[in-house]
Amino acid sequence: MPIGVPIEFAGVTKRFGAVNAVNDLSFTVEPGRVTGFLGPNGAGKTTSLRMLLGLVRPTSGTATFGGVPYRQLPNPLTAVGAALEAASFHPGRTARNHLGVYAAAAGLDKARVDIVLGKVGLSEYADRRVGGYSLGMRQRLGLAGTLLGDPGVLVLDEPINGLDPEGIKWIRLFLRELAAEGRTVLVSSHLLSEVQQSVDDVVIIARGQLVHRGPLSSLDTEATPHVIVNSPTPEALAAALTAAGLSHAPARAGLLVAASDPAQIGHVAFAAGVEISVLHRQETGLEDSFLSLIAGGGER
Ligand SMILES: Nc1ncnc2c1ncn2[C@@H]1O[C@H](COP(=O)(O)OP(=O)(O)OP(=O)(O)O)[C@@H](O)[C@H]1O
Repeated sequence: MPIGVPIEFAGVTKRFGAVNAVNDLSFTVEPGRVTGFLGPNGAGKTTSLRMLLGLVRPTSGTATFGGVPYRQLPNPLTAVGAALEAASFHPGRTARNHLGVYAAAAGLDKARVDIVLGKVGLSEYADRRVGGYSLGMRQRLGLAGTLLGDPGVLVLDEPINGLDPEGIKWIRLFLRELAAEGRTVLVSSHLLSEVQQSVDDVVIIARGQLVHRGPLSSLDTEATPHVIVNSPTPEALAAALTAAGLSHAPARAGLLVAASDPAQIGHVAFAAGVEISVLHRQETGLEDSFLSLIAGGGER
């Protein structure tokens, strides 16, 4: 059984001319867990993963696997499985053929081909030409390729992008399984909702900088609480809130007030003689926290 090692980013910075693509990024990705590497398009995820895999040289800092840079791993294919962009396959080759070529080139046991095809659920299509595969089947084949060397670490860039609901369900379970086997699994995405059901931890970057890291549940405490309040006389309510120094904005169900305690808003309305028709705390979800985190963040 492969044992995962931690992935460590330590003060990693990458500048492309005047563009600070990644800025002093430090975090650790633990084995046995699925970690979502999240951020909006252009946040610096791909550049970070490319540095991790030795494809781009950092301006400063180090990104390592158990303390060893990718290029110094004695046997990289059996240590790290990586899929950086939608893999392109020769349409005339079968899946078995395709993986067989890779296995031979990497000096891996040919028996691994059937094992990984089975793991990704492609056994019965192994001898079909890849040209006839759906996008979901191609994604599975790409994953099969990353597993050929039975690596303890998996680095996958946007593996869920473009999958249909069935494919999404499958890959979520699959990622969980890989982590349960003790592997380190790092998965990038620009959508929290896409990976929310399969990740244990999140690392969130925006504008090249780390804005949050921790267990998925830690995002809950990041949410800014709000209260929704409404009145048959909304102008009077708005005036009372303003007079009490509470900022507010129009929302679908009334006014959205930046406050955590509905009782405080009820008191302000009561003291001003304003009748209220709606008063409740607005539950903020993980997605709200994620969006507010990536909307803030530092300058490049
Ligand atoms: N080779 C390069 N030369 C110049 N600028 C680059 C280069 N590669 C990336 N950048 C810039 O670095 C920033 C981060 O890009 P990167 O592709 O890493 O973001 P990302 O989070 O992966 O986004 P996406 O999900 O859209 O790929 C962007 O501003 C991008 O334009």
